[in-house]
Amino acid sequence: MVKAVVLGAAGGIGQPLALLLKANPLVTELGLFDIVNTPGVAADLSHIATPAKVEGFLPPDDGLLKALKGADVVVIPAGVPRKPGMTRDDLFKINAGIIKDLATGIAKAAPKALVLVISNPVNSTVPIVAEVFKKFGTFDPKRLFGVTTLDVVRSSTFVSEIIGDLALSKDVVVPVVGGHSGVTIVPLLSQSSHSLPSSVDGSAYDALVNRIQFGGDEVVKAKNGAGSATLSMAYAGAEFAGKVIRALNGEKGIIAPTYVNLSADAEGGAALTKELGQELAYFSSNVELGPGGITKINPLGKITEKEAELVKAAIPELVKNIETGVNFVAEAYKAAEEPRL
Ligand SMILES: NC(=O)C1=CN([C@@H]2O[C@H](COP(=O)(O)OP(=O)(O)OC[C@H]3O[C@@H](n4cnc5c(N)ncnc54)[C@H](O)[C@@H]3O)[C@@H](O)[C@H]2O)C=CC1
Ligand SMILES: O=C([O-])CC(=O)C(=O)O
Repeated sequence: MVKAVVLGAAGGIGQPLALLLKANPLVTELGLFDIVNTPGVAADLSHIATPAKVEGFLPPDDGLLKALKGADVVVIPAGVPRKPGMTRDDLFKINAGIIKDLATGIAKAAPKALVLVISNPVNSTVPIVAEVFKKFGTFDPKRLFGVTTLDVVRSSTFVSEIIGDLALSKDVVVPVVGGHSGVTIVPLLSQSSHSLPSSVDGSAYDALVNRIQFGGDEVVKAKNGAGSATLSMAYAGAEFAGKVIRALNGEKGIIAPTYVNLSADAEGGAALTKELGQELAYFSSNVELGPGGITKINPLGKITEKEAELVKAAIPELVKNIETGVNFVAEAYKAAEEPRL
């Protein structure tokens, strides 16, 4: 029995993500929350012949808390997407407040849920959720994930395109570490399950790394003002949520890159910090999943000199992004009364 909840369920990502979760046979209950349209989305999905019972909620009458009640897994794609010319950080002003409010709801109604954050800028929204949970005394770093799976999915696709066989893409695994924006996205191509042709060196290697780092911009540009990646993100979000749910159900040995608080695994976090050569509260690395969330944070392992340079370039940006998220919550609570359960 697994209850999954989508916050932002009527949006460009939210709707196809809700569809894919409804299609997941392990999901027995699906709660949908948004500020608009969730009754319609829920009614529509509820006719699909799969186990999940679907219910849609809107803000009035504590809709958020009702949607979250009993949640095992909460996925958050709520918030505004980019338009051409914007960076993910430009979304912070609007999305930070949305995420803070939703995290407050989770702290109150589903403090034990596994929380998967999609809303951008992920490098900062994940720390916001953590800081809100800390204020409520409900923070468990093992249960909080920034969803970076789209970078992994893109890497599998682009690498198999270069190999010349898209049918391979479902088997190609490339760890992507760091964070989820521009230079913080670091594909470890040397650890790809399928080797790249030897022609992919020098500028061809740089072009591939650049395409993975800025794949989001490719979609934003093509959509020409109508938003950013939604369908590929829903696919990626459902893939990651599916792994989390399988682990919740007791399946062992599931590993995926995700942006996490390094205190989730003291030993693994310390080893990773050593590899990075500096303290960072959050970083995306391969993580092993269990019924209670994160069981182990894996090290980067053997990387090339070029990859070490990419990791080095990611760190100052991550430090800044994390600080922005942490400071936002501190400021928000400064004037306000302390939160109460
Ligand atoms: N992590 C990743 O790899 C990716 C993240 N994203 C991010 O996901 C977010 C959503 O993108 P889209 O679905 O394309 O946007 P969208 O605008 O189509 O949908 C967002 C939904 O959030 C809802 N919403 C707004 N405020 C809310 C609140 N307080 N509570 C609940 N729902 C609320 C809106 O009503 C809307 O239905 C954006 O921030 C985007 O940048 C997008 C692609 C990839
Ligand atoms: O680029 C964006 O704004 C959306 C996103 O995170 C992605 O597609 O990776």
